[in-house]
Amino acid sequence: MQLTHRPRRLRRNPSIRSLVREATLSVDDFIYPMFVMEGENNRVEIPSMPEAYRFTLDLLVQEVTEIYALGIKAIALFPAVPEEKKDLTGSESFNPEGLAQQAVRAVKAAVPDMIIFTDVALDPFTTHGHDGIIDDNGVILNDETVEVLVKMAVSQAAAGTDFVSPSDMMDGRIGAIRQGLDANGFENVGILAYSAKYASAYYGPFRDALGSAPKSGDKKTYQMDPANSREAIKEVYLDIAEGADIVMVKPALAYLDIIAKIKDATNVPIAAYNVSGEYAMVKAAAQLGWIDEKKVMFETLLSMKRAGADIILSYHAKAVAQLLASGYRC
Ligand SMILES: NCc1[nH]cc(CCC(=O)O)c1CC(=O)O
Ligand SMILES: [Mg+2]
Repeated sequence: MQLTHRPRRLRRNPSIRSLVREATLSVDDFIYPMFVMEGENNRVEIPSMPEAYRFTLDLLVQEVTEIYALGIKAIALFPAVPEEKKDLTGSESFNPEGLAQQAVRAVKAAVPDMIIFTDVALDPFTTHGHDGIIDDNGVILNDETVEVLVKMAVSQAAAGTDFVSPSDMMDGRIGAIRQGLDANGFENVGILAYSAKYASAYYGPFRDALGSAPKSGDKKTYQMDPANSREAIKEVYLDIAEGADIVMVKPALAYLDIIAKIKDATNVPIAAYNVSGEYAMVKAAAQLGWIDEKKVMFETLLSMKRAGADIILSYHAKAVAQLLASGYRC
C-alpha cells in the first residue's frame, strides 16, 4: 500500500510510545481519602472496600507516615462519628475537640508537610444522615445549613487544615466559607469545592464506611441530576466566582465528559473523585478473577487524567504509589 500516514510508526516500541504519550500518572496527582474513628490501636477494614480502613488516631498517624514515605503528599479526612454524638443540626461538626479536628492536629504534629483536605458537610454528624438541616416537611434548609458549614470550616482551619472541602452542595456556601475563613485570619486556607457533585449510587460503600446513609429520602434536592452537564458548568462558574481554589467533579468514571467540559471552560485546577463504588467494582471483579486489577486500576485512573483532571482523589492511591515505587510501568 502507498500510505502517507502510518500511525503505527509511533507505537513501534515502548520508547517511542513514551515519547508521544499524552497523559501520565504519577504519585503527585493523588489525594488519598482516609477514614478516622474513635478509639485506640485499631483499624477496621470496610467490608465493601477491601484494603481501605477506618483508623483510630494513633494508627492513622502511622499510616500517614507510611504513605508520605511512598510519596503521597495529600490526604482527605473523613470522620466516622458515633451515633450518640449526632443530632438534628450536626453540631458536633464544629466541636474544636471533634474527631476531624483532632485528626488534623495529630497528622500535622507527626507529618507537618502532609497537605490535609477536610470534608465540610453535615451528613456524618446528623441523625437523619442528610448533608443539611432538615425542616418538619423534610426540606433541606440551604441558608441555615450554610451557617453551620462556615463554623465547621473555621474550626477545621483553626485545627490546622490546609484546604476545606465542602461536599454538601448547598448554594452559596463557597462564598460564605471564604468570608468566614478570611474574617478569622485564615486567608491562606484554601477551598476545594465539590462543585459538580451528582446524586449518585456510586457512594454506597462510603456511606457504609461512615454509617452516613440518609435514613429517609435521597439527596436529589441538593446533589445534581446525573442527566445534566451544562448545569455542571454553571455550578463550577458560581463556585469559582465565590472563591473556590480547586473545583471537583464527583463521581469520576461515569462523568469523564463533565471533567473534559469543565477543563475547556475554566482555568482552575480540576479534581476528580474516583469514588467508593468505582473502587469497589474494581476490587470485586478482581477478587472474582474476572479482571486484571492492576491494569484496570491504572487504565481507569489514566482515563481521568486524559479527560482533564489535574488531581485524583482515589482509594487506590496507596497501591499506585507502592507499584510506581517498585518500578511498575503503567
Ligand atoms: N458529603 C458526603 C460525602 N463526601 C464524600 C462522599 C462520597 C465519597 C465516596 O463515595 O467515595 C459523600 C457521600 C454522599 O454525598 O452521600
Ligand atoms: Mg453549587
